[in-house]
Amino acid sequence: MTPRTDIDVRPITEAETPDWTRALNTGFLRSPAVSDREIADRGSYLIPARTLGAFDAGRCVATFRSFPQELTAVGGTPVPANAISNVTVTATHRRRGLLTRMMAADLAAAKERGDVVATLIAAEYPIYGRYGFGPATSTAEWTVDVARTGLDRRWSGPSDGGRIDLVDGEDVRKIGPELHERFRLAQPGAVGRDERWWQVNTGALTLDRSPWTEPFYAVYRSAAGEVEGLVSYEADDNWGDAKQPLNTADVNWLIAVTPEAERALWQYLCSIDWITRVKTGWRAPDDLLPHFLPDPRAARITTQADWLWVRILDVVRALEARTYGGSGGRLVLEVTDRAGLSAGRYRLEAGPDGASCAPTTQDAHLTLDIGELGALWLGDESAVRLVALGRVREERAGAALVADALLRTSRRPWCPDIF
Ligand SMILES: CC(=O)SCCNC(=O)CCNC(=O)[C@H](O)C(C)(C)COP(=O)(O)OP(=O)(O)OC[C@H]1O[C@@H](n2cnc3c(N)ncnc32)[C@H](O)[C@@H]1OP(=O)(O)O
Repeated sequence: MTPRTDIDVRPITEAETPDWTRALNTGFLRSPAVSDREIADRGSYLIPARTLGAFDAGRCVATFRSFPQELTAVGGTPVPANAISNVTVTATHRRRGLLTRMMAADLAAAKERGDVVATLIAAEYPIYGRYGFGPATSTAEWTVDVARTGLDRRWSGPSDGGRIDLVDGEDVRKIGPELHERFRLAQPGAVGRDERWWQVNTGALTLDRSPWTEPFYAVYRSAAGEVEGLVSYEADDNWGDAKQPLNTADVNWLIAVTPEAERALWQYLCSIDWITRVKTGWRAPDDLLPHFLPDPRAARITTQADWLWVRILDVVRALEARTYGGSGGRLVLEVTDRAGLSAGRYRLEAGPDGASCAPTTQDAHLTLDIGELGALWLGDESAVRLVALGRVREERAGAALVADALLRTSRRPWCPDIF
């Protein structure tokens, strides 16, 4: 269909927040009803200049917003990211280029501002590749059959001198942010959590659109008294015909900065009387959990999917921000980018003491699109695989193997958050 040029795409005004929110709810197939409380809440965090709407005869028919974020690169350096969320086009106006117009405006502004990457969690796989995004992390959810784990059901606490205590939401707001800062700076692919995240996820701020039920929180402290892990979980109320408890513990989130804390928290969840199943929530695809269990097959993957998508806006800074494998090496990349934001030929020199990257006229070793570079950047994808798929071209024999030795990581990147 021909793009409609009479539809205005622009940042919204404060007065347009209710109309924009109705369009957002409609696009996500939620009831369009908008309360005054919801408007007040949105007003507290929307950034007007980065909240876009499309208006047809004064009515909002598409929504899009971005906000500042930090994304941890391989090696632990956080880079400034343009996080994109709340993307909708009303069904009556789809496939006329409205998303394309909003995306173009937002990415140009992010590039201008100096953001290194743009990030998002894609509702559907086919939407964002065309804009230069690549799937950079993935996620898995396990369901653990507690009876089959082989864990000792008599277990009642860590044997390493650490301890587990139940805490409340107020405690979590005190200890959570610092623990999470330690966690996310050691976890490539993780993003920052702001104060609002902790308020919404501990019930200090409740939202009309997602009813709040207070969960359980358990904290792991090491023998030295250090907070090293935290979990939020809920339990259902399910009894079998023979009057046996068949309850499921549903993990909202679990973060840990040591494997000991991680092990102890999973074992705690599998040791709670009445709990016969533990649903892990969205974990890293190479999570340690199954192997904490004497029988790892007791943990069955029930969801597996791409998660964080990355769009590189500044190739030089993105490649210089991360560390590389082995003793380093050299790679010349010919990067295509149909939006014209990051195209060029770049020479990467990576060594144990850091990396440098600059435009070059030297012969390219690999030719790839900016989306493929986004998929490779956090170390999860393989250049050899992308060559096999015809999505990366080797200009020099063996270059994909060199790229994998440099770019791939021993642990996989992970973004535990949705935004
Ligand atoms: C980060 C987030 O917020 S994820 C949430 C994304 N939102 C949703 O999934 C809500 C429901 N869907 C929608 O609101 C809309 O369909 C959107 C936002 C996904 C797409 O908006 P549109 O204005 O229709 O996209 P637009 O017309 O700019 O499409 C550009 C191209 O992408 C393609 N495209 C867009 N959406 C999809 C899709 N869901 N699946 C496959 N292709 C798609 C179009 O066919 C078009 O291709 P073409 O240029 O070859 O013709």
